[in-house]
Amino acid sequence: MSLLCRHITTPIFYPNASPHLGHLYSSLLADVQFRWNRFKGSDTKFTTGTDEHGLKIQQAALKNGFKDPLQFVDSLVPQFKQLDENYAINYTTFIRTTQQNHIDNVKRLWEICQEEGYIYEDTHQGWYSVSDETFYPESKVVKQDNGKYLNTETNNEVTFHQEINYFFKLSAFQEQLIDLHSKTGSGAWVYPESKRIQLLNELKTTPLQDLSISRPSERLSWAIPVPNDPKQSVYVWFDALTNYISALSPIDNISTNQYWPHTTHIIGKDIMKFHCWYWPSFLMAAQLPLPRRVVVHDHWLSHGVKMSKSLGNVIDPMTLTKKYGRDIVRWAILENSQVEHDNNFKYDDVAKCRSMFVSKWGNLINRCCNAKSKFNLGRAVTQTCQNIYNEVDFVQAWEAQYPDTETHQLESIFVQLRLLQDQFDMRMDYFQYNHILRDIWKLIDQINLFIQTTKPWDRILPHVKQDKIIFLAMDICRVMAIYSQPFIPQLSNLLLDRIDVSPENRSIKYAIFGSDHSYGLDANDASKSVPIQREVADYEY
Ligand SMILES: Nc1ncnc2c1ncn2[C@@H]1O[C@H](COP(=O)(O)OP(=O)(O)OP(=O)(O)O)[C@@H](O)[C@H]1O
Repeated sequence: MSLLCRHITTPIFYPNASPHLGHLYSSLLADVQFRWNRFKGSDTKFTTGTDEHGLKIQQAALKNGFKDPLQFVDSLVPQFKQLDENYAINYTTFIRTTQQNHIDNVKRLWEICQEEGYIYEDTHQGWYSVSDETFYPESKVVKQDNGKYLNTETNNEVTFHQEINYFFKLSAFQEQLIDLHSKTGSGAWVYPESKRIQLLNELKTTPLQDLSISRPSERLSWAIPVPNDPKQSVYVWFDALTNYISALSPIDNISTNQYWPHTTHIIGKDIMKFHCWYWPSFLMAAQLPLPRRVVVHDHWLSHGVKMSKSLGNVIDPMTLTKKYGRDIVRWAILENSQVEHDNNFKYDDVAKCRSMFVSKWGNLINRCCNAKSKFNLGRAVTQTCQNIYNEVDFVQAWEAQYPDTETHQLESIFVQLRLLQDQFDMRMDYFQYNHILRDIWKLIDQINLFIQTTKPWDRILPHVKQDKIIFLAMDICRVMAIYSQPFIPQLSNLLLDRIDVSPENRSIKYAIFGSDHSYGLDANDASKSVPIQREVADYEY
């Protein structure tokens, strides 16, 4: 059963340095999902933003010469917005955790959890990592030869701290979290399945500890003050996670918000426990409804290590788009990655992607719509569409007129098309974008092969047969370009412009073979621009 994603979110990013390929990846996964849902006609919102409080920001601001952390984040937030703009990340809400409506929501969520009896004050001591902004148990700490202590999971330095904190009774939610993560199939709360099992197994074997959710304000000044206790500041995750609600509504109205129950959070695996244990527990404590699901993706690596701002081992997406063009990078990243595996970035993949668009797809259109050739698509369409309303009619007509010639090839093209169409929605729902993009290439390859075999340019062929071949090639291109819109919003439309498809006929109901009888009349116009060239053109970023 298909899930309807009505609210898609990315993590809110930490503006302590410029964004990199990893941030773009979360945003791209979300953007495609958002565009696809809108394309299907569902009323969908898409939230992204920046997580602007915390010790790391406070320290980075000082290091960069800013007395006021807000000025520091103000100077970095535009880079995140620029990245979104350059990659056509079409969010509907950009939330900053320094916004007043969000601050009000965090305080309100705190108050409700406190009223419900899930927040208490106690002494806290343990191994604290400034970089991860979290305490770790003794078992996850090792001493180095240089006398420093490191966390075994993140390799970040930890130091021993003792202080008064507010605690959240996370331990009270162990059973409810086990129930939540025991749901399988279309009701599963976490995707992919491997992550759900990992979270569930850990919950079944390790008792949850209560969670420290405040820090003394003298140490953490750049944060939201705890309601009625300004000596304490709200822990960054309690603050950050609440953004997902602030983007939609005040806390007190979220139970009746129509988007919230259909929210899909897209996150990297580094923040899985915060989203899959802490977040549902905060919401359950406040008796608020949960989002629909969390989709966890693995990491982009650099020489085997997670690409990260702190390490600086990053690929700069701004440089990539200048060199290859926005939509090519979007497609290449999504074709060459899988959410459930770590991914290695290769420049060659992007270069190859551009060259495939030029030589396979662009060239196919150019061959069929060349003004000098006899391949007059307009004629092909107008003549053949009179009696071709669907693929069955097309194949039957072909078999009747040209028995035993290329029928097998033709049938396998339609089998591939049907497979792609039948699986499209499910693959989208499960973020298997790479399968979709590879299936599109398979079809384009099959069409190119069909053209090579049938040689519609051969003068001895009857016009009607030539027209049918051209029509088939262009109609598959049309349908593929319509399906490609969520992935390559600009290039897909250039491809459709090239074959003269009316802007009104690019919706999902036209993603069917033979469904558009009106396009192509001007496709042979010599002045029409080539959809994609070897070098990046001016219209691209
Ligand atoms: N290497 C990566 N691969 C995939 N996604 C990433 C990667 N790095 C960051 N992200 C995305 O950004 C989120 C974390 O954002 P954050 O700003 O903390 O990035 P970071 O580079 O890891 O920063 P820092 O080094 O400061 O911890 C992840 O959950 C994920 O959505």
